Parts: sequence; C-alpha cells; structure tokens
Amino acid sequence: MSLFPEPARWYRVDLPGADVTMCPEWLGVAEADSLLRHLSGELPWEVHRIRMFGRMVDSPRLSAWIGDADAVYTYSRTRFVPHPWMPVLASLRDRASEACGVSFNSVLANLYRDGGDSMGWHADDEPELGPRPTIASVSLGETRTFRFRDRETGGRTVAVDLTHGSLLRMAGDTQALYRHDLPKRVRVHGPRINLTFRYVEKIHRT
Ligand SMILES: O=C(O)CCC(=O)C(=O)O
Ligand SMILES: [Fe+2]
Repeated sequence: MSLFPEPARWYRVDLPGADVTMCPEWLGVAEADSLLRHLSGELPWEVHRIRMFGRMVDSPRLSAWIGDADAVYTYSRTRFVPHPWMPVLASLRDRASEACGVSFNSVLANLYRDGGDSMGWHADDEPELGPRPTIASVSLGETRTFRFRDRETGGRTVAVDLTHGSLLRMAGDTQALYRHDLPKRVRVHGPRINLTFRYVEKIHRT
C-alpha cells in the first residue's frame, strides 16, 4: 500500500489525427457512487426532442442542459437555454477544467435509464463549440461502450469502455474527423449518467 495517492493514470485512444485521452479512475468509487445518486435525484431531467431522419422524435434517454446563463446551445437543431449550476456540478466542472487545461461554461447531462437507452452517431460539431472543441466526458454508473468512426470513410470502429468514475477527454480535430455513439446494450439493466463539459461561444445573431 502506498502512503500517497497515486496520480490518476491516463492513456491515449488510438485514433489517427484525433486527440482522445482516457482516465479510467478519475474519480474514486465512493465519490462516483455518491455523485450518481445525487445527480439522478437532483438534476432537472427531461426528454429532449431531436431531429431524426427529418422528423422530431423523443430522444432515447433523459437529458439536462446546465451552464452559465449565456451558454445557449443548439443541439440537433433544438435551442437549449441552460439551467443554473448546482454546487456539486460547478465543483466537478472546475476539476474537469483543471484536468483538461481549458475552461467550460456548460454541461450536457444524459441519463441512460438502462441498456435500452442510447445515443446515435453524431459529432459534437455545432458552430458554437468552435472548430476544435475540448470536451470532458465524465461517466457514472453502468459501464457502456462508446464508439468512434471516421466521418469520411466509415472505416473500422474503435470502442472504449466508459467506466464508473472515468474521464474521457476529446480535443483537437476529434469532432472534425470522427463521429461517436453509445449503442444499446440489452444486458445492461442499471442506469448510467454521462456529463459532457463544454465551452459554448456566444454567437451574436442579428
Ligand atoms: O453518453 C455518452 O458517453 C455520450 C454523450 C455524447 O456523446 C454527447 O452528449 O454528445
Ligand atoms: Fe457527443
């Protein structure tokens, strides 16, 4: 046993041209457990409507958009005005900023109630995120598979297990070059919460 806590270990996800790093034990288990419990009960969960094949449908998960008042975000062509920060999320945001070396002004929280909930292929490439966004993705609860696929070629799929308490950092040209998804998993019966911290630029429309 070591007298000092080990620094969290990071590894690089092998995706040519992208910049994706993963820290599986970013949060300790006790803290991740308590965050999962707290956020499940306290976040203003709602079913977001998204555009799929030209139609508006309910997204297959629950979501909440939290951030600075001016961090208005358009996702799947729907405009989201943020809910205000709760202290526990504001402090997690500051730690994610510290870990990633950039600041964040918002977080998209997603609650996958069980393995039937999912997220389809997309890139986080909305104009207000800027051309090379750094996104910090914190996972709590059931391990789910997160996949990347080259936007141009389709190519092979690269899968990463997003475990309880992990932090996945996506930066540089990741969104420009790759799409990602979170497929359904019939064998998963428990919930998972994912928090993607982002920096939304204020876009002045006339
Ligand atoms: O749940 C996840 O890990 C993926 C979330 C995601 O891709 C997003 O919020 O844009
Ligand atoms: Fe995403």
